[in-house]
Amino acid sequence: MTASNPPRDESTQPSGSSLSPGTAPTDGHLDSTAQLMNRITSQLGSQLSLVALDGRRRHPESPALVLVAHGSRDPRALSTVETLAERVRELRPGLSVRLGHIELNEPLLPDTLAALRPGRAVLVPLLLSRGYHIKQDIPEAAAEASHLNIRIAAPLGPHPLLVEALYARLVEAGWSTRLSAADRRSHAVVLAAAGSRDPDAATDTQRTAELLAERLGVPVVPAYASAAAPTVPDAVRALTARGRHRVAVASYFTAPGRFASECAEAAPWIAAAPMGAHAAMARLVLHRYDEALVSSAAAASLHLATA
Ligand SMILES: C[C@@]1(CC(=O)O)c2cc3[nH]c(cc4nc(cc5[nH]c(cc(n2)[C@H]1CCC(=O)O)[C@@](C)(CC(=O)O)[C@@H]5CCC(=O)O)C(CC(=O)O)=C4CCC(=O)O)c(CCC(=O)O)c3CC(=O)O
Ligand SMILES: [Co+2]
Repeated sequence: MTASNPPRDESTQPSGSSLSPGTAPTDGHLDSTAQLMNRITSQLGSQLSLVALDGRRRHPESPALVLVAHGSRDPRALSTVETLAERVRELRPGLSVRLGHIELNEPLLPDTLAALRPGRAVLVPLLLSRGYHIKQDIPEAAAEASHLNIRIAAPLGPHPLLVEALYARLVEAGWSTRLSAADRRSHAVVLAAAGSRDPDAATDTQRTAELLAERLGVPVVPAYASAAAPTVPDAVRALTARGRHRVAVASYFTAPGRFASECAEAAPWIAAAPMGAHAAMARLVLHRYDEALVSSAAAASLHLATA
C-alpha cells in the first residue's frame, strides 16, 4: 500500500536527486547515467501512453478515480459534487469515477474505498489547500484500505484552472470583463475560503489570490470563514479603507455550504457562486489524477532502473 502526495506543478521531480552521482551505478561513468536516463524516459513514456490525452479512449486498466469531497449539511453540496463527478466521466468515458466524503454526506470515504475491488485507486481531493483534511483525514482513510494500492493526488489548489473558474463565477455575478482605468482603482476582490489552522493552507490560498489578481488587474485579498484571519468583513473593511469602494466576494469553495453562504452574506456588493461543477474543475480533477499516475510511473521506472 502506498499513500503519498505527488509533487506539485511547481516543484521538480523527486527522481532528480536520486540520479546524482552518489547513487549512480558502480562504474559511475557519464554514459551509464545517460543510459539510465534513456531507460527511465522510455519506461515513463510507455506508462504515460496509458493515460491518453485525447480522453476519448476506454481505459479498462486505469485505476479508479475516487473524488474526495468534504461534505456539507447543505443539500446543494451533494448535488454539486455529483454533477462534477458526472462531468469528469463525460471527459473520460470508461474511467471508473467514485465519490467519497470526509464528513456530513454519504457515502463516506472509508465506505467508498471498502466497496472497491482489490487493485489500484487514485484519490483526488476536492479540497483546495494543504490543511487538516489533506494531511490527516485522507491519508488515514487510505491507510485503512489495505486491499487497495492507493495514490493520493495533490489538492486542487493552487492552479490556473481554479482562477478560470473563479473568474467565470465573478462574471456571472456581474463583474465587468472590461474594467476602465477608474474601475481598476476603485474595485477589489475578497477571495473567501474555508480557513485552516495549518499555515500551509493560507500559503496556498494566498497563491491563488495572486493568480486571480493578475487575471483581474485589481487587488485580491484572501479571507476566511473559520480558523484563520482575516474574516471576510475584516478584509472588506481593510480594502474600503484603502479607497476600494467596489469590493466583490469570490467564493473559493468547491460547493455551496454553510461557509460559502456565510461569506457571501458578508459581501457589500456582488458575491460570486462557489466554483462547483464548472468545466475547469472537471479538467483539473483529471489533471490531478494524471499527475498522480505520472509520479508513480516515474517512481516505478526509477526503481526498476536502479534495482
Ligand atoms: C479542522 C477545521 C478547522 C480548524 O478548527 O482548524 C476545519 C477545516 C476545514 N474545513 C474545510 C472545508 C469545509 N468545512 C465545512 C464545514 C464545517 N467544517 C467544520 C469544522 C472544521 N473545519 C474544523 C474542525 C473542527 C472539528 O474538530 O470539528 C464544521 C464541522 C464545524 C464548524 O466550523 O462549525 C463545519 C460544519 C458546518 C455545519 O455546521 O453545517 C464545509 C462545508 C460547509 O461549509 O457546509 C467545507 C467545504 C467547503 C467547500 O465546499 O469548499 C477546509 C477546507 C479544505 C480545503 O478545501 O482545502 C478546512 C481546512 C483544513 O482542511 O484544514
Ligand atoms: Co471543515
